[in-house]
Amino acid sequence: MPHVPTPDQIRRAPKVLLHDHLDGGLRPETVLELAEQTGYDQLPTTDPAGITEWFAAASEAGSLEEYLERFVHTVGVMQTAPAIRRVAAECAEDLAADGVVYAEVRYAPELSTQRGLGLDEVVEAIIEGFREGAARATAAGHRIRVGVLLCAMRQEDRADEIAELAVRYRDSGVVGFDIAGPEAGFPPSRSLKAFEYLRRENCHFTIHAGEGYGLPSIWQALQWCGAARLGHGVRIVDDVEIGEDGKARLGRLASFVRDRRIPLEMCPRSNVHTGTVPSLAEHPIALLRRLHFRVTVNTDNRLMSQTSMTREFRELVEQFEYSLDDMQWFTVNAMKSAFIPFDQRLALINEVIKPGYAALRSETLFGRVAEHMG
Ligand SMILES: O=c1[nH]cnc2c1ncn2[C@@H]1O[C@H](CO)[C@@H](O)[C@H]1O
Ligand SMILES: [Zn+2]
Repeated sequence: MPHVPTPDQIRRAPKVLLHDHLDGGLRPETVLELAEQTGYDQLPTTDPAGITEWFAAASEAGSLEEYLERFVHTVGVMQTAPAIRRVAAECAEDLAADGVVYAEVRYAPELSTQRGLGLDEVVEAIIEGFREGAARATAAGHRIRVGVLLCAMRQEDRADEIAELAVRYRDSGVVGFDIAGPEAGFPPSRSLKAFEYLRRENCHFTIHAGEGYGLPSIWQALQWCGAARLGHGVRIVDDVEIGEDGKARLGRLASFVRDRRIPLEMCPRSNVHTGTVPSLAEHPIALLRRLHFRVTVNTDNRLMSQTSMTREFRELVEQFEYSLDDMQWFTVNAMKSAFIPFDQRLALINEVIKPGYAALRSETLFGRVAEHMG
């Protein structure tokens, strides 16, 4: 019998997070305190419950564009180096407490230049914050490693500059590049020059594609731009047909994605909130997992989507009856797909992830024995 993990086991299980936005994961009380400290007076409310609710209303957005409107105030309080450092440190602490052992957290540095910070200063504050947060997490008994992904905003024209920034900081904590923001009307090929530059520089990148727009965006991300992973990539199911015999037939693009083991950074709750999928029960993750695509589970925006890695997995376990073995499969998929060097990924899989799941399975084993004896 496959073991259905308990909520507590899900929290303690080692987890790997590849898709999480720094400005999508602030603690609500931190938003309030930073607004006060930095003199940001645009918040819709200064009431702790009210502010949590305001961000959580993103769940009713129904479109990616409306969902993204909720970022104005997190970005609003991330305009000084100490504020960014604090947000990054708390992010590392929160992820570690949630059982995340490796995370790649992304942010668009150009968003934090409203009050005169330079791009380099923003990146340095993020890296410094993650270092502080990881150290505090270690002291609290949770080990985590955090890498940075630098995003360029698709609706702006700074991709070349941000790509250069990613290359410049690649030996100091930046592990890759991405483009984020509205997808419809801003195809990946718009930033083609930046991606060609990154390829020449042997630099890793992922691309948000197949969320706010369909197959043409995924196709461009992979075949024009050369993305190593897809942010979401959910709409690849548009290229999968289920026949009357119940068998799946993959189109050429879906086949390519599966054959090449392209990692899909799926964020189930966020996908429901942006209207990309109608409900968690109908999320393509179940089909894609069954068809052995390289699926990973992620949070996207912990504040706006009121989530955590534990919550995402808890809901998937409830919805699709996933076992500890399934959880381990998703987690190993994610670790294999990370942008850090191969030997380090392998070490995390063999020394941290597999032993972690084995320990949880053995708990169950002994628990069962105890039940029998009692
Ligand atoms: O799901 C998403 N799709 C596309 N862009 C996103 C998503 N979530 C957040 N951002 C965008 O990424 C920026 C940098 O972190 C955020 O400010 C937000 O505008
Ligand atoms: Zn995202």
